[in-house]
Amino acid sequence: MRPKLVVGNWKMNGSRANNASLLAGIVDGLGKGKGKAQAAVCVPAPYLQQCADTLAGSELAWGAQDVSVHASGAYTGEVAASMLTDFGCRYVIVGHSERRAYHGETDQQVAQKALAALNAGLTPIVCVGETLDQREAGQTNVVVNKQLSAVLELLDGDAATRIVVAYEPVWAIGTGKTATPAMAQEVHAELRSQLRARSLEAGEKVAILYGGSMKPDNAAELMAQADIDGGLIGGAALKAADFLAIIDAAKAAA
Ligand SMILES: O=C(CO)COP(=O)(O)O
Repeated sequence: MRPKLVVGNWKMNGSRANNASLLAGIVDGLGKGKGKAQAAVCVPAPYLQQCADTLAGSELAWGAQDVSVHASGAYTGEVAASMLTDFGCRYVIVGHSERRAYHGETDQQVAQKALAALNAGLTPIVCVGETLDQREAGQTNVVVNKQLSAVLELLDGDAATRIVVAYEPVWAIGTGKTATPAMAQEVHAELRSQLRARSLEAGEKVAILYGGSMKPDNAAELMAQADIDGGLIGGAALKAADFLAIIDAAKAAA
């Protein structure tokens, strides 16, 4: 059985003062309640130092929301994977649909980012997902398979076993529309079989998270699905009580 993982994607939200109480609230609640689940927050880069200062030694891991494909050099505004490691990050989100849509990131760039992250010892959380038009055209599996295969093609050996995949249907992000558990499970199973085709170990080990309007009231039924190993949470990760309730649902489903 894969351990459940719940990751908060803060997106471009936060302030030092708000983060302090949010992080303290999450850490405080994590120790309570029964069961086990892994939890992390992916914060805007300027707040990584605050995470390193306040979360070191706690059960809450932290990470970033993007990474450069380059190792270092004249790339103004970019952040290298080694810099994220320097700040104690365990995770980095790559290929979030907001970056694909607003920054024109291609499948190939996303794959290079995943590789850069792995080379620095980080776990990339590779986001895939279809738009509403693509779903209505019956293209969901084709789209997510293409997005994931670009990453798998670039990774050698057992590197594919060290990624996390997040299925985030674009039409469900920030809209309050969630994929039904059955709809999500169908795509997760498809992604799982793609990973298994790469290697049995990748199929077995890689966590596939669901993201898109996951909330305390729908988390349990989503995470009860065989191939849903946790969540990538946007809006509900900004309130300690909601985030903790989702982590509790993960613990119960573990
Ligand atoms: O994009 C998401 C997480 O990466 C999901 O965001 P919401 O949970 O706000 O829909």
